[in-house]
Amino acid sequence: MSVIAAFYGGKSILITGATGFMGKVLMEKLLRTSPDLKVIYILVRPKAGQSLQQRVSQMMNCKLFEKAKEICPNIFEKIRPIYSDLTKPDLGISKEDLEELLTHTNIIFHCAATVRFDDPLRHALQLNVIATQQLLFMASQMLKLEVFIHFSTAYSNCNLKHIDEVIYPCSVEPKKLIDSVEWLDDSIIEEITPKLIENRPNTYTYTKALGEMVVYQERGNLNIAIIRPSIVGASWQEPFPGWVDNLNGPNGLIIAAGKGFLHSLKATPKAVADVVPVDLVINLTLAVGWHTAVHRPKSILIYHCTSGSLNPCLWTDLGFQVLATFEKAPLEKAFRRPNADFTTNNFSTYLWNTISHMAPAVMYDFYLRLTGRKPRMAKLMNRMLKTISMLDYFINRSWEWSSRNTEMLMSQLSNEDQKLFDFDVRHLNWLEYTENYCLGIKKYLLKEDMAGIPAAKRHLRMLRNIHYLFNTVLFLIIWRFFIARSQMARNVWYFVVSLCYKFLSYFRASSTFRH
Ligand SMILES: CCCCCCCCCCCCCCCCCCCCCC(=O)SCCNC(=O)CCNC(=O)[C@H](O)C(C)(C)COP(=O)(O)OP(=O)(O)OC[C@H]1O[C@@H](n2cnc3c(N)ncnc32)[C@H](O)[C@@H]1OP(=O)(O)O
Ligand SMILES: NC(=O)C1=CN([C@@H]2O[C@H](COP(=O)(O)OP(=O)(O)OC[C@H]3O[C@@H](n4cnc5c(N)ncnc54)[C@H](OP(=O)(O)O)[C@@H]3O)[C@@H](O)[C@H]2O)C=CC1
Repeated sequence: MSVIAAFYGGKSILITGATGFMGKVLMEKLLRTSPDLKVIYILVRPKAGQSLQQRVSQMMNCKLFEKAKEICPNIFEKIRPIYSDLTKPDLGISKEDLEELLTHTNIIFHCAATVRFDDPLRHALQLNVIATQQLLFMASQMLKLEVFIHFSTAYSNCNLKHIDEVIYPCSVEPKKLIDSVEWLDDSIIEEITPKLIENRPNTYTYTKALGEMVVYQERGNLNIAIIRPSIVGASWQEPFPGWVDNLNGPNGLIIAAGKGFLHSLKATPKAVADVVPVDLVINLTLAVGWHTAVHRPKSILIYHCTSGSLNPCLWTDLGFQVLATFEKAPLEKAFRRPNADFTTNNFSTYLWNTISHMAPAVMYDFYLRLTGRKPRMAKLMNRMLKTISMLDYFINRSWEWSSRNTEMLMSQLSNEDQKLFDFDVRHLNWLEYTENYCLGIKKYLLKEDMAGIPAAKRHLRMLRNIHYLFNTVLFLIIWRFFIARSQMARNVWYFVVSLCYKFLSYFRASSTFRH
């Protein structure tokens, strides 16, 4: 029997951010490995016109929960949605719901956050710092709370090259910043943001660092641990390979590559693509929850969940495996054949962005206008280039993260738990994982049927022929232009034509001779 799975049996668990990518996988793993848990409280907000119940039932009916429903038939009874909005006082939770949470909650997993890179500081502070503060205050009043697990990111201190499993203080006290932001207007906040974030690329990583400081400062007697995953990708093994449900991290660019939008990407080819599968992160998380509750370490332990030091995969390897997979299993309705390469300097990046991204988009939009359709390609390309500019910081750098605590924890697991809650990234086969990642994006994110692969391949062959035809016509037009204007070009042209003629006549003569 798994010690970790048994630990979660009978427990009342609160998950914030349960409707998110990682929150869903956490919920699924808990329901599948500890079906005898008492209840999972999930904080949910109405979104896109859907009520709480509609969102939860839509979420529970997605493919991710199929296995869990087989093991835990009364799965819906185990889930207790609670209305919440992290931007509201007391997280928007009603008094009755709050009373229930304060009375029963044993374990908190705090996943909720804004993960956008371009959020204004005020909004990112609200979600990643103030909401965390409020949850900590709530936790301090809980009668049966055993452990509080906080999700940060391995990039919270990305302004450092080597990052230890410790909390690094930020230059500004979170409380002072929160008070100031209350009365500063948006334009001033926007102006001071670059100075505040201390060489970090965005407000996301900065507010995650501030969130860690708040967790430390307001820990009180709480039993807390912090998880710092790097770039969380599709599932590796559980509940099945390749599950992913958002455009964050590499996902958007992998789609852009598969659809033929992305033809060049500035990257440090030997830079490490520090991706970790979502199920591996969740296995670590559940192991940390168990270990922290049972062993109650004297101080807050930080657990890095990264791959670069133990089983590195380079951006070039990842990129070319992505292309190889889409060669075998192409995405449907591709704009061009997937074909991309890395650039390593700003000039070639600018050149290739112009030649292979913007120029084809402008020409295609021109064709759309000619055929009476609304142009959209240039807009899509600009959005992709904006996303790339946001991710550029992470693709062109490498970091070293220590993993002492994570390795210590691994040694504390029984053999059975090391299998059931495997977070040893050394077991990961990158080629197989990347292939499943791309197939997962095709099946679960883009909802494309694998039966459509032959048609998608035919579409790519058609695109290839159009590409060859276009290049031939372009060459002839340019060549014709030169021949009309240059004696040298004419001489070369006549020489080539006469050479071809001689070759053909010799070829015809030799074939006649043979007869
Ligand atoms: C050479 C070979 C190459 C071959 C193949 C190469 C493949 C391999 C290479 C891979 C290298 C990658 C490196 C990863 C590094 C990640 C570092 C993570 C750091 C740590 C991770 C964390 O600790 S935490 C997760 C990180 N946090 C995000 O990763 C959110 C980012 N993101 C945003 O911060 C906002 O997205 C941002 C961008 C502002 C736009 O913001 P924006 O306002 O312009 O756009 P919106 O987001 O509003 O989206 C408006 C519409 O664009 C659609 N869309 C949104 N994102 C899209 C996207 N990426 N690709 C396409 N489409 C996207 C969306 O579906 C909407 O579509 P619609 O309008 O129809 O609804
Ligand atoms: N994905 C990654 O690569 C990494 C993620 N992390 C961390 O892991 C955690 C989860 O990330 P991930 O699952 O990818 O993020 P998602 O964006 O997928 O999920 C974010 C969650 O937070 C909730 N949320 C956001 N804003 C609000 C709000 N105003 N009120 C209520 N709920 C809100 C979302 O709810 P809703 O569905 O209603 O929007 C969603 O459930 C985050 O703390 C992130 O920093 C760390 C490292 C890497």
